[in-house]
Amino acid sequence: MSYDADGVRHAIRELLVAVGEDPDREGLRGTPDRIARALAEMFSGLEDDPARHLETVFDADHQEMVLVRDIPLYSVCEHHLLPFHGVAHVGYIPGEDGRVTGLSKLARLVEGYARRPQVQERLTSQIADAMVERLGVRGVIVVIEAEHLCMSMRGVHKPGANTVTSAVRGVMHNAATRSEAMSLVLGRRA
Ligand SMILES: Nc1nc2c(ncn2[C@@H]2O[C@H](COP(=O)(O)OP(=O)(O)OP(=O)(O)O)[C@@H](O)[C@H]2O)c(=O)[nH]1
Ligand SMILES: [Zn+2]
Repeated sequence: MSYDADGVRHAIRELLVAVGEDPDREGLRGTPDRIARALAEMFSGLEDDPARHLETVFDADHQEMVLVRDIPLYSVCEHHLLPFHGVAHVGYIPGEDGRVTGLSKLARLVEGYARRPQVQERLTSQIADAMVERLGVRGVIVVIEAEHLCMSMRGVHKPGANTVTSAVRGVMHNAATRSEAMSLVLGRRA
């Protein structure tokens, strides 16, 4: 299925009516169109294969850890269509050929999977699986720390509650390797 901007505009207009608003009042007149444009961006990952970014590789002859931490993350929870936001940390041990990908590609990978209706657990695993399947890494750890607005501004009302998820693959299961990765992730808080 592809993105249907007309369908979104129509649905938002209906939504405004259904919540008791007047979609023709001045402040709301452009809202269906603005939301259609905003959602096209926020859900652009649905029509994308984010792992394609990992096709950019370099022969760095590096067989030890590469970790990018504090990648800013904005996604949308699929249960309430409210944002969750925080940071992602992606650390990996390259394959035996020593090839690495561009550092920005890790952030693009995170962003691509984040731009879909998501749950944090699936987002975390999709990033880790792409690193194994498309980059052929020997091991990877992905840690995401995020605040879900559905838990802050409504419902249970717990602003500041931080959800931490991790996905570990391959040699990153090794206790020493994983602890090196975690100390790099936590380093900034020391
Ligand atoms: N595991 C997981 N749960 C999530 C995520 N985002 C939102 N949720 C939860 O999805 C659940 C949906 O629960 P429901 O009982 O169906 O919905 P609800 O009545 O709106 O629940 P409350 O949020 O507790 O008011 C809530 O517990 C949310 O906190 C996520 O990324 N992962
Ligand atoms: Zn939610």
